[in-house]
Amino acid sequence: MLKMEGISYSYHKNRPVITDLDLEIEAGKITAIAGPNGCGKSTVLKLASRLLKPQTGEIFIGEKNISHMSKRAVAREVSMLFQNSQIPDMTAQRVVMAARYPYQSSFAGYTKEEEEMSECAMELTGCKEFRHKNMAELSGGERQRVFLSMIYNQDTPLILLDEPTTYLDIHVTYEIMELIRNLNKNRKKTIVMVLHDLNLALQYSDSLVLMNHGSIYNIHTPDDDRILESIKSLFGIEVRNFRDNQNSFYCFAQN
Ligand SMILES: Nc1ncnc2c1ncn2[C@@H]1O[C@H](COP(=O)(O)OP(=O)(O)OP(=O)(O)O)[C@@H](O)[C@H]1O
Repeated sequence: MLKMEGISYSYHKNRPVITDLDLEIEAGKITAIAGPNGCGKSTVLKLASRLLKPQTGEIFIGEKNISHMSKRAVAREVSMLFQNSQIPDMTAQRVVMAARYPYQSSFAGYTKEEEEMSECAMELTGCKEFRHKNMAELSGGERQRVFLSMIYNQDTPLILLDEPTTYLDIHVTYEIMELIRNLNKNRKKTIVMVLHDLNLALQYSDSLVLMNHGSIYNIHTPDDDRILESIKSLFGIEVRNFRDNQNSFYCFAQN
């Protein structure tokens, strides 16, 4: 689905942030990316959404090389939820509707079908009750629902999420993670999400990509016991694991 080949990127000359990175994301799966602060996770997502252009290497979504596609065409293939998104000065409903822009011709308004899609996106993500509120008036959790509603409405096969649960309480965190799972299971979306919470990553992903210093450090399936060794060597902390009745894998830091 997403293939990144030989990618290098520097924000400043001679200070590479991503170096010769190869990454292949399987269609229909949820992939979590984790790694130390500053190792380049957000940069990888920005490159995959073509917000940034790599200095070397190629990026493909399906068979299409994104450097040969228009911005609108890319926005029909990939949507992204940013870390610390700016708060737009508009109502929640207008934010959700704006997600249809890649499909619109310049002067046409929204079609009946698009209005219905937006309604459905707001219904599914529980945004309807505050749809007429300005984004600045919403809580962090409500705002994140609106951004997810936007993602539902953009309706792209590939979805990139940069720390979708930061600043959210544990209840809202799990609600948001269930919405993400719903996008994958019921709408067949391919999802790549950056998560610092390794337990959430293990619970909700099919594959865990660990990054370090702008490269891939290791890739594990969530049931792989070798995750402990990778985490220990990558983050420099002792961890132990635990499996519950469903055989889900959790890691705990040890003092
Ligand atoms: N706009 C920018 N201009 C210059 N340097 C940047 C910019 N954005 C990121 N960087 C630098 O690039 C490196 C990688 O940043 P990035 O945000 O991709 O890391 P990250 O792994 O997502 O970090 P975190 O876990 O802290 O969110 C860091 O050293 C950061 O300071």
